[in-house]
Amino acid sequence: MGLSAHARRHVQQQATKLIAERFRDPLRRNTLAGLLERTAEGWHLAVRTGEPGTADAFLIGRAGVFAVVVTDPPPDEATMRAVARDAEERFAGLPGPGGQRIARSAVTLVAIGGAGSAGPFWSLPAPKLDQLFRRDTVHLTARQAARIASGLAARLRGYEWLKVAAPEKAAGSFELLSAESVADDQLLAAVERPFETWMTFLHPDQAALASRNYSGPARISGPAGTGKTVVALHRMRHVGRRSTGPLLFTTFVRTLPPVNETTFRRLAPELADRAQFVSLHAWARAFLDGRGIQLNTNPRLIKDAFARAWTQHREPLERLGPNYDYWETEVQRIIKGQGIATLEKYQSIHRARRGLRLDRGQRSKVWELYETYSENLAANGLSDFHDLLHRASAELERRPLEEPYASVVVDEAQDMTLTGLRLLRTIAGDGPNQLLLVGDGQQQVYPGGWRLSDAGIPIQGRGEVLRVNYRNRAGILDFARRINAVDDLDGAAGVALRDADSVNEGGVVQSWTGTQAELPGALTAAVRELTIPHGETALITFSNADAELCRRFLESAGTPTRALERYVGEAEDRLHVGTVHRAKGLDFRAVLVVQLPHPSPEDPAEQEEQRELLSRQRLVAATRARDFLWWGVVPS
Ligand SMILES: Nc1ncnc2c1ncn2[C@@H]1O[C@H](COP(=O)(O)OP(=O)(O)OP(=O)(O)O)[C@@H](O)[C@H]1O
Repeated sequence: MGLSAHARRHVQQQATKLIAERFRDPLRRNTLAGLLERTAEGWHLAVRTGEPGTADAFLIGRAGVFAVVVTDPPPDEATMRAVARDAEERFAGLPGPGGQRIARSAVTLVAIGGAGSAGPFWSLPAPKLDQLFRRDTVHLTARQAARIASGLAARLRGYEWLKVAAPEKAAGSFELLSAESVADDQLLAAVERPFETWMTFLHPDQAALASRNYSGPARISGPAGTGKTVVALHRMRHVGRRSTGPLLFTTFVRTLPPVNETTFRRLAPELADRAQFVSLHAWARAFLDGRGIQLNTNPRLIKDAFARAWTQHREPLERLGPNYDYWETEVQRIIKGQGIATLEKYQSIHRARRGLRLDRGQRSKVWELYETYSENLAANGLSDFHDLLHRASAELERRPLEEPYASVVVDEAQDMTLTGLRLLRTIAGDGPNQLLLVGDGQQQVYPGGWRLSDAGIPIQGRGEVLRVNYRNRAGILDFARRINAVDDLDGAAGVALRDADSVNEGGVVQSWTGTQAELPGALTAAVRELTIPHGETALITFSNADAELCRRFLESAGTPTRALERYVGEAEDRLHVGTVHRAKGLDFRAVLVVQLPHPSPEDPAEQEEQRELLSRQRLVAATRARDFLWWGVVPS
């Protein structure tokens, strides 16, 4: 810490004296004095001097708002729930920046004293008090913290605001969280951006969804950057506080859950141990393992099983126009992804987002391909990813979870398959607040669409829409709005990105067009001119091969890179590179998008489908950028 030894002693003495005049119990004396010392660094502290029954203290600073109970042994859950209710009411609606309000779930509940309690609150042994002041959770400005404190003061009876100060001379030497020096700190400068305030403040629409009571499965949709994930995390904290079971946050992609886990640990340290962040496939595999069921899902062997089926059935299908990839997608995303078990069913479905119309005879040919593929899998003891999810559903129906989840959140639900959604419904059940689907049809980055209603999840009357974009500065949002991507997650036009409201001004977009030979030079120049740190920058492409190519360009020009797959949301110093599939759900201050030419299919229907898919992928790529977007295209 930045206080000189002399200043620290001075502050400690004052704090000890002020507390000793008011409290007798040694634990309370030590703990409250420890908190009081921090007021010399810009924190605000109110200690309870009146009737018991609520928090012993409220602590407010740049790392957030805390309701503190000091006791050994730790309090029981009922006591902390009462403290939570009281704190939520006291803070409710205090104003924040840009018409936002304090979220009910923003207050962190902390019990300080005895160790080892597992409840819906953070239990800290007294010697670990310092953890409250972690620098990675700083997200408010000193002024915002002061405004919250004064708003609370007007509502607080039976509490006394205490403050100590460092001796005059040392005042300029504070570093970490002192209001004066924080702006100079390189690392903390990043949090001066408006983006992180969501940990405390939410837009009223967001706040309402974070704490609304739903009698069954619910859904939050809305265009990119409107805070759907933020709301889902607040909601998880809200529900977690009012329940005891485990919490599950899952997505279709493997790379997103670890990033959200990092965020949630910062938002809700008290629930970190109860919350599981994992892709649905990893969940299913672990679940089946736990039941003693091991499936062979070797991707290479599965590819091979399909390739062999293809050689048998390719002729009639190739005559229809599209190539191998198209038919593999048809079998994987349409037949298996939607869990279609019979030819009759396949004959009758609407193949959303598949360009080529197929008549009954043609569908029979596809079905033959699917059947041979299934036989090849069975003959080799293989299960593909859809089989894995299907098997997990069957096993769950046979014997439900011993400890059901209190809440299951599905982020980026638009990319889940129907088989996946059905499994999620079986995991979560239809009970109140148990299943939340979060998604945006415009951002579907995998081919082969479906509608939410096809999953049979009853969300009638519990579908919510967010429309204020908090991520992209206006210039970037304007650029992204011009990308024409279709949304039919619900078969109806939802709120598209072009209708989203923007709140962050500024933003720079640079477009570049050139030949493939010119790309390395243009790209490295763009990186050289970046004013945003590389660790907060991502380069996004539309295929793995393109990502690898760009990564090599950057590395050979001396720019260290890291694969987006390995990003977990922590600060880094390398530029992240990966495909749009790995970038979805994330954001970076600067984004470079590189679009390279790819052979276009000859079949017009397939061409149209690919064009639509690329539009959605371009929209996802552009909306990952907060402040700066470089958009490089090598035309075909
Ligand atoms: N109330 C808020 N105040 C400040 N920043 C916010 C707020 N809500 C969201 N943000 C910021 O906006 C960005 C987008 O939030 P989030 O990722 O939750 O949006 P999303 O709707 O899930 O986006 P996408 O669909 O593109 O993945 C994040 O950087 C987040 O920090």
